[in-house]
Amino acid sequence: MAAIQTTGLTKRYGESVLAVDDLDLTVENGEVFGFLGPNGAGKSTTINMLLDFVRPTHGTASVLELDVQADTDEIRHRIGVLPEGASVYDRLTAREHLQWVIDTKGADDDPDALLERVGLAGDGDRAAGGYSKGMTQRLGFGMALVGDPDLLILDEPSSGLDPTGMQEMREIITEEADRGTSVFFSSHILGEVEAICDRIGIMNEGRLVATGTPDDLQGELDLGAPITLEVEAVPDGLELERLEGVRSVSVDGTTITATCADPAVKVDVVERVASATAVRDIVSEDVSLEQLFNTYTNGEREETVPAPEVTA
Ligand SMILES: Nc1ncnc2c1ncn2[C@@H]1O[C@H](COP(=O)(O)OP(=O)(O)OP(=O)(O)O)[C@@H](O)[C@H]1O
Repeated sequence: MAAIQTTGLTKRYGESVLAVDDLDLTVENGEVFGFLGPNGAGKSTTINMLLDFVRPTHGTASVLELDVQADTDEIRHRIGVLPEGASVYDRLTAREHLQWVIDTKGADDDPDALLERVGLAGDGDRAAGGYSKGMTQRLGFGMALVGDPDLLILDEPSSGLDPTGMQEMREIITEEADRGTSVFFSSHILGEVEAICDRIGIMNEGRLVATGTPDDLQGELDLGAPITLEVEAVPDGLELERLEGVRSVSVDGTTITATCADPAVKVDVVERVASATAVRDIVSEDVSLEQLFNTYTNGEREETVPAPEVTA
């Protein structure tokens, strides 16, 4: 069963803005799916169409196998939503906000437990109008968790949170996923997506340019595995590029960097260098998601590698 499915989903604003362009996306039940993209990529517009806040120009969408336009009430009852820039009623306390959602959903959550969970235990009886941005975001997140939803849709959930708040939010998302909740969240924070998502989708200029696990996407791009060695002195005749699987080598002072076709080749590089000189330091990195993201969203992809199959 799909938690979210869109077919040809398209939103135009006037003649000139194509905010979402022919989006075919499937988020499977139980998945944590990160929806990545730079500003203006179309992430919020997609979420707003899933929630029926915005009507598509073309295409269809379902949430929990229900039609987003015909079955809005049932969908809202079964999902938890943190909208972009969640707003609060200034005069109501966090507890009153939570109680309101609990009553509306006919749920039986304990407001104190929710306040504790989102880190607002000491502030639950203060009027929300005096909350900081991060506290407001925590409250919005707590409201999304009411009623043990089948699906969480979170638009930039870490917006306004400090590093501790982001970490706590990630832990809660993981706990929810472990209980079987599907999670769909947008972000432009790559580390966040890499840390907790089963799959990611990258949006750029309204189009879904790639989907897959972070590992899949890295494999598809085949950007190579870099290794950097800091040595005593660069020996003559090293000829690292002659090692099988070494794609390129650069030397800067006493720093040697080799890009390998495969991480296993790094060992050969280290052995060859260590047999010729003293190695002081080794830095071995995987291709970061950031590099991946830039490759997909800067248009380099078309020039360097074939387009990966969009699996959604
Ligand atoms: N109500 C609207 N009227 C006109 N254009 C809009 C409207 N809402 C969004 N857009 C345009 O649609 C495009 C996609 O915007 P959207 O907010 O969906 O992007 P986003 O990926 O969520 O960006 P961000 O990360 O900045 O929130 C942008 O060009 C934006 O200016």
